[in-house]
Amino acid sequence: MNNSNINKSITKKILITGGAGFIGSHVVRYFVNTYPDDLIFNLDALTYAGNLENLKDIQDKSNYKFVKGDITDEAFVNRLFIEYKFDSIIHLAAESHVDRSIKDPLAFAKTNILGTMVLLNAFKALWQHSWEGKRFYHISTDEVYGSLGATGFFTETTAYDPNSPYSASKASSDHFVRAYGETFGMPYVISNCSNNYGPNQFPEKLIPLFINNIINNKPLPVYGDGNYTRDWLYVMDHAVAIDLIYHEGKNGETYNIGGFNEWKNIDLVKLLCKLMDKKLGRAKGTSEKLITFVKDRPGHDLRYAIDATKINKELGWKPSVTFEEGLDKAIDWYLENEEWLTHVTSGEYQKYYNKQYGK
Ligand SMILES: Cc1cn([C@H]2C[C@H](O)[C@@H](COP(=O)(O)OP(=O)(O)O[C@H]3O[C@H](C)C(=O)[C@H](O)[C@H]3O)O2)c(=O)[nH]c1=O
Repeated sequence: MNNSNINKSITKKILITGGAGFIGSHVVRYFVNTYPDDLIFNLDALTYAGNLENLKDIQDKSNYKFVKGDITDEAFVNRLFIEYKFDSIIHLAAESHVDRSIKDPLAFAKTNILGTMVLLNAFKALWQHSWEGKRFYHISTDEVYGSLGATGFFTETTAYDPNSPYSASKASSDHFVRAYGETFGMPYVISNCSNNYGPNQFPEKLIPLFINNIINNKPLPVYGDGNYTRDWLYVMDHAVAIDLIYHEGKNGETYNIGGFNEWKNIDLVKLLCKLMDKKLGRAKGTSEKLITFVKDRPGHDLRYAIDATKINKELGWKPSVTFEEGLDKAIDWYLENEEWLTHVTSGEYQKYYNKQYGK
């Protein structure tokens, strides 16, 4: 496999998939602003979780182009690749919500596995005769490693052991990316990241859902006893890590990205309640009264924790904000953008969401 890195001084056509979604939109903005000489293409199907409002501030930049389309549409993807001849791909498009994967596993297999394969095939067809300077970067999740007990960390050599249909679909797409590297010599890199939070996250995930519910005085549904642990990372820190891995990471390698920032769900929810009471000028303890313990998620992974030593040592990355700072910024963003929250939880977005998943 070609082992060269991406040369920053040569103009590239970079395809970012899923760029209208939560993490994707932060990555697109970062690349468009940081690399004005590169052409950044954002391919997104604009499902319920993708929203071009997330990118209003960069939509007119000359090095940015949005393309609406579905990565599972093979004929369309092939045409697109032939037309634009992308040098590299940063692949974020995915169905990402674990609860929905339990309701509709096939949708996750389709987008996450089949969609990844369609992209791999289109990329292979373009460059298989000369991979020099090309790269397929697959953005993945720490959930592929399964669940930890009370101690220990996921490292890059931890065996895959996915438990949910979502994580099984991401594990499978990781394997396909590796297989294309081994079989066809495609230069690739994969990163597996912990839970992200920050602006523009669809309010189906824990933090934005609970912020939205607190604003609207709605119950906060904590699954099971709330003693499940996640490692939280501010989304901009993830975007910076992706930039570093894209440019400096070694082909054929995996990098784990995490915040060394573990929180039990119940402790995180209580912290969120405390901060929200303060921000909203409500009496201490008001939001905590909204906490409601509900039926557990089936197959709920007990604990995720990332050992981010490799990316720190090899690429010099570490999170730039503490959890307190990040959470404070995130809450402020949702409070300042209540219109965004209303928009994504009502009207067309909600109709689409309800029709598909009825939550
Ligand atoms: C939505 C919700 C969640 N939870 C619990 C379930 C989890 O233990 C924790 C976080 O749940 P969330 O669905 O926000 O995220 P994860 O299931 O950990 O997965 C997330 O982080 C990884 C890395 C990805 O790769 C996923 O794409 C991303 O969705 O809160 C509740 O208790 N109540 C709720 O209403």
